[in-house]
Amino acid sequence: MKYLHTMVRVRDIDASLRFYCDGLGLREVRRMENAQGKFTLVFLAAPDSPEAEVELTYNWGSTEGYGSARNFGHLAFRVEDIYATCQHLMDMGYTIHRPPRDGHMAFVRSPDLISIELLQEGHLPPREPWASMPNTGSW
Ligand SMILES: C[C@@H](O)C(=O)SC[C@H](NC(=O)CC[C@H](N)C(=O)O)C(=O)NCC(=O)O
Ligand code: NI
Repeated sequence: MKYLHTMVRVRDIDASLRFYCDGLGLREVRRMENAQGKFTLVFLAAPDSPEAEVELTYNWGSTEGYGSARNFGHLAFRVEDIYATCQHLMDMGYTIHRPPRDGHMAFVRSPDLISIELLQEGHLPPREPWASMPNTGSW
């Protein structure tokens, strides 16, 4: 099995691309328009993880309330310099809801209030040794 993407519904594609691309540094890797379903899908990926995508779903003209499912937490990204990343986002007008006081972790919200966790490179919890073992398919 392979992880492909996480889908989030968005109200405004341009506002979302400004946040995820100009703000966080993700890149658009593909886009699908569906006139029959009246929706657009835009797939984004971070340069260091090109196959782990964020799928933005825009329902044309939708006024549906998407609510706030408490079972969904956040999207997490590793950053090289958490202070520089947060400063860049603040310069763009975004609020850092949890500033990087410890230099390790910060949180910012997308235009659709999706929580984004920023983790400083070098401060991620260590992976279990077996996590890097090839999956022989025998278990
Ligand atoms: C391309 C693949 O990664 C998809 O996720 S398509 C799944 C499909 N999406 C839509 O129909 C988008 C418009 C729809 N109104 C919506 O908001 O989801 C789908 O089955 N979506 C249902 C879902 O719960 O994801
Ligand atoms: Ni999908």
